[in-house]
Amino acid sequence: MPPPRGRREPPRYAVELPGAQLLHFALAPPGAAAAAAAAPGCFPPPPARCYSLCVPPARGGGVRAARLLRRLQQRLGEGGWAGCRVLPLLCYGPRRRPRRGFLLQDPRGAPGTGRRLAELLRAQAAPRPPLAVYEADARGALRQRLWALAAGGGRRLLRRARVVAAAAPPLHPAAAALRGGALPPSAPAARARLRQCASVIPEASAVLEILEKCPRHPEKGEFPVIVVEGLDATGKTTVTESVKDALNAVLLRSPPACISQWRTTFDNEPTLIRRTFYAAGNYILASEIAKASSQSPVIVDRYWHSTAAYAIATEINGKVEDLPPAHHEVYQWPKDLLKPDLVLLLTLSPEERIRRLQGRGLEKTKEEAELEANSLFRQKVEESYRRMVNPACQEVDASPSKEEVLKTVLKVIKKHCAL
Ligand SMILES: Nc1ncnc2c1ncn2[C@@H]1O[C@H](COP(=O)(O)OP(=O)(O)OP(=O)(O)O)[C@@H](O)[C@H]1O
Ligand SMILES: Nc1ccn([C@H]2C[C@H](O)[C@@H](COP(=O)(O)O)O2)c(=O)n1
Repeated sequence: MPPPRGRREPPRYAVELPGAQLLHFALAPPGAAAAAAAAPGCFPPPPARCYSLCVPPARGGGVRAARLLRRLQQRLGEGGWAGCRVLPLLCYGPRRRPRRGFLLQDPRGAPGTGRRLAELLRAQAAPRPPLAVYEADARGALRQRLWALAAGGGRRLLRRARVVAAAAPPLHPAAAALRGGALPPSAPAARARLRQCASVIPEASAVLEILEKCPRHPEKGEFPVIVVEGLDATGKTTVTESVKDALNAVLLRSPPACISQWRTTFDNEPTLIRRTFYAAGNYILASEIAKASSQSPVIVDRYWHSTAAYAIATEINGKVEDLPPAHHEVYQWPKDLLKPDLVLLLTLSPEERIRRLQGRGLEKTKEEAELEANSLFRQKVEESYRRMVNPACQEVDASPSKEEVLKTVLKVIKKHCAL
């Protein structure tokens, strides 16, 4: 039965354990049968103690929330929290926008841990997220107490509820918030978020200025536009440069050269802000594609499919099975972005990809390092690419020699595009 009008169902939570296993728990509604209470396995028994924090997106978007959460996580990673474990947490519910946060497990149940967490929170500018503290009662049932922390040192109890295990929802709870959240769906959304960032990241104003100068609805010229996608080191640079020579095409890259000097700045920001940069880059690139495709074929090294696939794989913690199902709206091309004629997806075995990465010996971005370390993440990126539609990716096996791969790529292009 849905909760009475005006009253929201108590929140649910998904905590990510090592090995990408998701554990769901919920707060029992007041008066619910005690038999339903069974704490999930992410709460070790006393003396261990757990705390959690979820950062609500403030009015006007998630820029502040994303930066606050990252600041807190950095402080927890700085040491001095001996033996404590921080696990990613998502708070969700049917009428709630998912909130990101973390669950902190203190195996020793040291009394100072909660105090230090509270101090850390009080040091943040208002509005501060409340702190949840988990404790077993005399009968062994687990309870959550939610505290609002005042800057001066006081605290106020907001809620006290029993913690019960919950079943996994049919769709990963973060999937609902991908559109309009981690995946800016449109140029107006990217512009709005860049505006929100401008006061804290001066480079956002510079990107916005360039984006504002681009035509709102750039149209493709008569020549074909071919995009090459794939994980890093699958051969996109090699293929796009050879195709450029073979077809006398213009080669463009995403993010485009006019904003790439600010890439490192945005790569060091929380994912929500980083994705805004790449999304804005795609819209800027679209106007370059429009212009170039009126003169000659255009070959593009990464475009929207990259932004979407990496964002989906980052936001959906868990395994490949936790990705939104095929045909979900997150795999659809944005309505307001210039569409290419053909998208090729270069694929390689993980072993050969690592060999090529090592052979190249370049400095890795954080995400590339994660790709290498985290095969689950790589699988989620590649599977997201495969689920993209309208246009879908045409997969090309990139394991043969450079010459063979180029031959195959040119064959696919000739089959799909009028040259
Ligand atoms: N078919 C191939 N056989 C063997 N080596 C290859 C082949 N294609 C590319 N390489 C080599 O693999 C490495 C990675 O290729 P490349 O730089 O083209 O990949 P990329 O997809 O553009 O990577 P990134 O996305 O990280 O820029 C390079 O050293 C390149 O010379
Ligand atoms: N259109 C784009 C282009 C790139 N990205 C992101 C995805 C990865 O984090 C990284 C890979 O780029 P590369 O190292 O191959 O230049 O950049 C994106 O999200 N959207």
